[in-house]
Amino acid sequence: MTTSTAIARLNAADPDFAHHLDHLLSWESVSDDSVNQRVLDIIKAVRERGDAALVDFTRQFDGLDVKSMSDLILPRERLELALTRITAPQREALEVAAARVRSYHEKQKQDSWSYTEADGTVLGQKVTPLDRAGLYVPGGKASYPSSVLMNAIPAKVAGVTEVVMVVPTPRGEINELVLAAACIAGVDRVFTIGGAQAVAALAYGTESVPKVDKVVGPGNIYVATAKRHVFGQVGIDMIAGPSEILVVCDGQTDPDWIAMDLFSQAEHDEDAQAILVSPDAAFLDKVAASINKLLPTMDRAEIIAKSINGRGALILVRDMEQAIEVANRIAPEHLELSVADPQAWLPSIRHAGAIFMGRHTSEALGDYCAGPNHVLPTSGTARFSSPLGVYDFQKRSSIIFCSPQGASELGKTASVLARGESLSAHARSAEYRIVKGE
Ligand SMILES: NC(=O)c1ccc[n+]([C@@H]2O[C@H](COP(=O)([O-])OP(=O)(O)OC[C@H]3O[C@@H](n4cnc5c(N)ncnc54)[C@H](O)[C@@H]3O)[C@@H](O)[C@H]2O)c1
Ligand SMILES: N[C@H](CO)Cc1c[nH]c[nH+]1
Ligand SMILES: [Zn+2]
Repeated sequence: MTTSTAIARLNAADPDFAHHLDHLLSWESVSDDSVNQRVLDIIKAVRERGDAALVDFTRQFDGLDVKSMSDLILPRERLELALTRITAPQREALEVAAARVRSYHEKQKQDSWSYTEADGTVLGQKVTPLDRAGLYVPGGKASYPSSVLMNAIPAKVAGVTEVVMVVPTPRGEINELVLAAACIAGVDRVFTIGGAQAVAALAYGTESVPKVDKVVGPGNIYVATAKRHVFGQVGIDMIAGPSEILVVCDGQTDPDWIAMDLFSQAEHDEDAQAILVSPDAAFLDKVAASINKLLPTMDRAEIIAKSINGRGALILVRDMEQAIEVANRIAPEHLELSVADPQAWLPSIRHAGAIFMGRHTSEALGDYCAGPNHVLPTSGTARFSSPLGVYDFQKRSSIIFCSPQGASELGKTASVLARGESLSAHARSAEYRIVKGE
């Protein structure tokens, strides 16, 4: 068992720094060709063999002795039973978290809108919830009741008609908190399947699993790779793969706090990434010492050690300006600004899934109950993706309702442009509506 650390040390003044940083961040080191090929094979099998493939993969990857698909379906009554099996403090914590997540997400709901032009033409946008959403809740190395809330509550706030959840139950171990969270969040159907096979089932449908319109939620490298491959067949929210944390610290926070913040994401997965950037070399040494002191006390020391040794780093920068440059280059899932005046640096941050401001705001609070979503873009995709939100479960249709006068006026412009494109059917269609003599 490896539980000692040899975390990489990088210096931004090193001429090869950019190269070293690229290597550290590279997704390829996590998602190699063999993962890709395995995921493609799994998707193909689920498309061809439906439920039978799901049963086989669940036996193979989750170590479950299942005979048929009916063993992998949980009725709503089972979710209600779970609510009675958890402790009162657990139920209260789930309800507090759910209420906070709901009130934050209610602010994100978009409504239809329109405006009327002088000639009576109405233009607008109709906002519609998805008919059916598929939520991936991870469950391989840990159970995530919090991810149930983070996935399902925005879907429900958006008004999605049917919310289908998939969650693996390795070795048949069902987590009552996960099911209780599904009950509280109003999930409609639950299948105990996971990995690439669950994503494929939601995307293509099987005899038992309904095909959904969009697959959302985080997962390991197999899940993230499968989501990339099914995009287009269904919508996806983003690539939310192995967890990441980037802490920018001015050197004045307790080094034990920072070490534990790094561990908090490293403990998710060997592939998770935890990085500290600071202009204070002595502080980096103190955090390295805290890492070595605290690691043996951790329940998940082995996973943390692999993550920290394989993908972690302590980065020395010239000053805080350079620290922020590095943060923008990394575009992390979670960015902790563990500094005296985080507000002063916020305007310079351009790319991060979520920004945790100040020494007291540990990332863990955002994972559970602050209110914002914890399903966030990873592996640099915060450059173009956003946190999971109500908007992921809503889509928009444009509305154009021309008055006769509006159609006549617009027809003239459309005719000129259509003829410029040599599309005469377009031109004549518009021209029919031009009022004669105008
Ligand atoms: N970005 C976010 O918002 C967020 C939130 C929570 C968790 N996470 C991340 O989600 C991930 C959860 O990973 P996990 O493994 O615990 O659960 P998971 O549910 O994502 O993956 C478990 C499944 O992976 C599949 N699998 C495992 N080994 C396989 C193999 N060798 N070949 C094919 N398939 C295989 C199995 O089907 C198994 O059911 C972690 O990386 C964690 O950091 C991210
Ligand atoms: N940090 C994860 C997102 O990367 C979310 C989570 C759930 N539970 C604990 N943490
Ligand atoms: Zn976490």
